[in-house]
Formats: sequence, structure tokens, C-alpha cells
Amino acid sequence: MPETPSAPVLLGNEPGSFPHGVLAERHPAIVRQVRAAFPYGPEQRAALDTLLENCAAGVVEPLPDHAPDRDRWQRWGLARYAGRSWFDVPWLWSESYFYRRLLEAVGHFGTGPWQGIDPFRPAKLAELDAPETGRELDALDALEGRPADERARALLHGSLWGNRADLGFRLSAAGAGAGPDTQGLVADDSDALWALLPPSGTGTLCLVADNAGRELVPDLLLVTELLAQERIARAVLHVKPYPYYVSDATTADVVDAVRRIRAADGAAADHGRRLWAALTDGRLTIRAHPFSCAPLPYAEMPGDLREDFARAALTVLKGDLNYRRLVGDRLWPPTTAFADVTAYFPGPVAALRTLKSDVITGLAPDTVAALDDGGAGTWRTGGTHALIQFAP
Ligand SMILES: O=P(O)(O)OC[C@H]1O[C@](O)(CO)[C@@H](O)[C@@H]1O
Repeated sequence: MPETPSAPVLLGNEPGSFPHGVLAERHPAIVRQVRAAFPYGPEQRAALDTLLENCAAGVVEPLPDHAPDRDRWQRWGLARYAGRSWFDVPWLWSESYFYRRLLEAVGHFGTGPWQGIDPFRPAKLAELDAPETGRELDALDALEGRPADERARALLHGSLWGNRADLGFRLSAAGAGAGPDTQGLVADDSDALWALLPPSGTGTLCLVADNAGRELVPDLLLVTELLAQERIARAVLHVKPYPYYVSDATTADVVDAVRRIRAADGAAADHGRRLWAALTDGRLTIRAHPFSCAPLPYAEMPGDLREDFARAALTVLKGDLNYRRLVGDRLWPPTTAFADVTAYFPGPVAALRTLKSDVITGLAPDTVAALDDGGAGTWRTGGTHALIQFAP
């Protein structure tokens, strides 16, 4: 970490700020969306209504005594934050805990009929069935016969821009897709990243996934291609142990995505077959570590996860939330060195992310000046810009 880690931790208590908008507007919209998407019974509907009221004006409430992860959440900050306003605790924490409360309300962790049901599944499945997903899979045909290096770079960019496809984000950024309004990269360390993945690689890639559907599909295509090109010998895909941030990928979402790719035509079907083989022969494994849903920065990761990342030739973290957790959810000066704020990470690490929150590091001063002068004023949060950053 830099010698003076003095950047302020983001809170949601400033009206008009991006974090405040997420807590005050997006979270209630998510509760209403979930309530409308399922024929929940009176108990779940009442609990959702209570959560709706609580989000707007209430304080953080403890988990029930019977909650299986109560002790873990107590350690993760609940003991400290219970009784305080959602808006006055770290934004990362209140967002994460909101999703935990939402799952509590719909009985996801209970013993009743809604146990294990993903309240975001309808939206995730709609994504996989969308014509855009089909078009993206069809586009693989055009890569056939291209040089290996070109294919790998194209799939890296597919995975990067796939991060725009985030369902929670689309609740407030109307119509966001990988559309024509996308701008260039604000940082691009991809050459250094490729240097770690030479064609005769024997190492492991850890890919810390973000969203299901239209982000996970290109993530899986990238992993398959890297295995096929023997740039890596194995891959570990880190997913969430339970539904989170609307569209974050769980193991069930991986299965859906793999089946979707395998059912496609043309080159995509070959990817699907290779992907299936890699999963079944153990070259690609899935890990759903509890810390993947923790309301904490990766600097506080537990020892077993640290060992996983330490063993990898490269860890790639996808998406905005993982970036916030990687660099700490702080308002760093944008020119703060990425390598400094990730120095604690136990191995080489790369971030692939479209910009959807105020957190940013590792930019050149002239890049910051050009972005600030650019007029739109939303380059940090609008999802129009992206980055590939790497630290050895
Ligand atoms: O899916 P991603 O790229 O992690 O983005 C989710 C993002 O949603 C937000 O919580 C709210 O926009 C972001 O700040 C967050 O990082």
C-alpha cells in the first residue's frame, strides 16, 4: 500500500453523490423488481416491504439468530454497524449487506420452499436467451482462422466490454449495452498481461468472475481459448456462493452459460465442447468462496483465498465491484499508482473493468485532464470507459 493510505473511504451519505443514489434509488428499485418477478407469499412480500421502508429511512438491523452466516457477518462488521444508518457506514458494506437482507426477506437462506431460489434468475436467463447473446456467439465464426494472438486479444476485449452487461447498472443507466457510445480504454496494460501468458504456459489462471449472462459467456470463451492455446494449463473460476449485486455469477449461472454456449452453432459449439471437457477433466474448476460476497476489500482476504491467488500465474479480477474491493473502496487521486494500492496482493494481478463508480487509480495525468475536460462529467460512473490494469 502507499505510505499514506489517506484517501477517504466512500460513504453513501452525501445527497447527489453516486453512492447516495445507489442506496436511495437503486436499492428500492431492486426490491420492487424482485417483488414483481415472483409469486412470493404474504410472508416474503411483507418482509420485502419492510426492507423497502428500512432502506430509505432506517438503520442497519442485525441478522436473525438462526441465520447460518450470522457469526461471519458479525465479524465482517455487523457487530459495529448494526443500529447505524445505511448511509453512514462504508458504501461497500451497506451495498453488500443490502443483498444479504434481500435474500433474507425472500427466504433464500430459510428452510421453506423458497430456500436457494435466486431472485435474480429470471433476468439472468433472459440475458442468455437474448438475441444479442446469440449474435456475440455467432461473431466467433469470424475469428476462425485468425492468428492465435489476435483471437486471444479479441476475446480479452470481449470479456472486458462484457462487463458493461450488468443488470443492476442498467436499472439506472438506461439501455447500457456494449453500444456505440463506448469510449476507449483509459489505461491499457495488456502487453504486460500477455507477457505472463506465453503460448507454452504451465501455470494457473484465476479468473474472479463478475456478472452472469452476457459477461460470463465471454469470460468462459476467453478461458477456453487460453486453455486451447496452452497459454495456461489450468483455470480457476471464482464465482459467488449466493446471488449478489443482482447479476453476479453463481455456480448455477456458470452451468446455464456453459449449456448456452454448447447449444450454439458454428465455432461457438466447439468452444462449448472444449469448455465442457475442461470442466469435466478438472482443467477448469469453480470456486465459490464465502469471501467473494464479503463487504470488505481484498486486502482483508482470508489465508486460504490468499494461497489460491498466490499459486496462480495470474489473477484477473473482472468488473467494477471487484476493482473497488481490489484497490480499496476509496476516493484515491486518480493518478495513484495501481501497483501501490495492490501491493498487498499475493501474486500478479490484473483488473478488467468498465468504469461504473468513482473509484479509480493508475491513470496518467494527461488522461485525467482529458477525461475531466471531456464535458460529459460521467466518465467515472457511466460505463462508457474501460481499463486493463496490471501489477506484477
Ligand atoms: O457488475 P460490476 O461491474 O461489478 O458493477 C457493479 C456496480 O454496481 C454498483 O454497485 C453500483 O453502480 C457499482 O458501484 C458497482 O461497483
